[in-house]
Amino acid sequence: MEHTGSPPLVPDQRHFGAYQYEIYLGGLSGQVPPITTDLSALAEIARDRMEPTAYGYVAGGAGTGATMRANRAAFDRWRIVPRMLRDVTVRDLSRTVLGTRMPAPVLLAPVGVLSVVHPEGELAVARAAASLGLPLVHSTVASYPMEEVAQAAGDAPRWYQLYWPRDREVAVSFLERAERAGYEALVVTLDTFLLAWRTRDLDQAYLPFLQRVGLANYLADPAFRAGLAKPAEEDPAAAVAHWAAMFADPSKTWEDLPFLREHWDGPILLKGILHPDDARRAVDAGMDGVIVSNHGGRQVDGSIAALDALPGVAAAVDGRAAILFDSGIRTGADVVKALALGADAVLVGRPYVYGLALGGEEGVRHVLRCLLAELDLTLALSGHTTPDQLTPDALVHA
Ligand SMILES: Cc1cc2nc3c(=O)[nH]c(=O)nc-3n(C[C@H](O)[C@H](O)[C@H](O)COP(=O)(O)O)c2cc1C
Ligand SMILES: CCCCCCC(=O)C(=O)O
Repeated sequence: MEHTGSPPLVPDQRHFGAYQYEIYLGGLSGQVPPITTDLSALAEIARDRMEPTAYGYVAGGAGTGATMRANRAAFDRWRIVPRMLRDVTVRDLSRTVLGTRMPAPVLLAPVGVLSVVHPEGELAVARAAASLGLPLVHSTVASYPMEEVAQAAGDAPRWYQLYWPRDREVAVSFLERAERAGYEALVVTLDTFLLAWRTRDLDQAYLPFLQRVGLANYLADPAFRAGLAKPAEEDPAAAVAHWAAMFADPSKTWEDLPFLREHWDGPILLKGILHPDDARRAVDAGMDGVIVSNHGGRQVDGSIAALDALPGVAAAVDGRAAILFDSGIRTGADVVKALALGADAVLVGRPYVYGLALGGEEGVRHVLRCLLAELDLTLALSGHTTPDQLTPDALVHA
């Protein structure tokens, strides 16, 4: 049908769902989205366009991949029960989590070594997230130093993820640098003190860190450099060996947590919590939040699906700390389910990495806008206007 006069559908720019109309209206001038709007299909498209080693690293999980599959299966078992006639004209997805205001309860998960996917790596991701006001969580093993990523993020909120190094001086230095660079909250990842048995990477004999990708934050660090016998430029292999020796410390226990509080003034969240007792312990130890996560199925093959762990953790925490969730979020409907089961916000991981691989900064922005649009539309179509209205009653277990 030929289009004349004003557009048939007028987008409501107040809502993230307006992206839907932007895409349809683009069609009038022959434009289609650069990347699919079905975020669950991204991995398959990316597989054909990415370097096999980089794709294997991103897409892969631990062992047989059972945990990755379980993460998705858990989402499929919960169904949303839409409610009708509730006036959902005006919607507000914004939320404040541990002092950070976000336009929707969505953060970008910490993902390391992004330059294996795209040369602009975390810088492109930071620009895309900032353009939407979404907070990012900067990984310790990012391919760009935290100061450069902070600059790319500008005024947008940012959190810092720590891989807690064995070397105390380096840990303190990381935390001081993060605070100076304006990172507002600290995420301490507990589930990756050893690299799991990752068969895709093993089969390709590929580990980016051995090529010094992901070491930018260490090589830029005065405390790390002080521990090297020779400058990294002169002896790169020794620098990698030094990094591998101090990257993490499997002997850490709950008794070590006060160190974090001593050196970090802002909120602290523990990432990788799956057991209600661990959640309770985190709260008792004065932590401000937990992130229910199985690291996207990359660490323990056969682990509980992260979504299946969420209700138990929510009950244990009982409103005493913030609960964030990741591992398996692919669509706006997934976000609705996680919020209904007790998450204050979710982190999106692999989907934005595929967006980066397929379209750089613009690709990341497109993926995030699709997720937010679908979240907005799913929320409205199921009869809600704010994330606060989502409770377990919004779902049934199929
Ligand atoms: C390629 C890749 C690298 C990752 N790097 C980190 C990291 O540096 N620090 C961290 O805490 N989590 C890291 N994660 C885990 C994510 O933060 C998040 O828990 C996971 O991606 C969620 O699973 P999903 O992407 O399947 O939704 C990484 C995940 C991927 C896929
Ligand atoms: C010894 C390297 C640990 C992996 C760090 C990156 C990550 O979290 C992931 O690949 O997953």
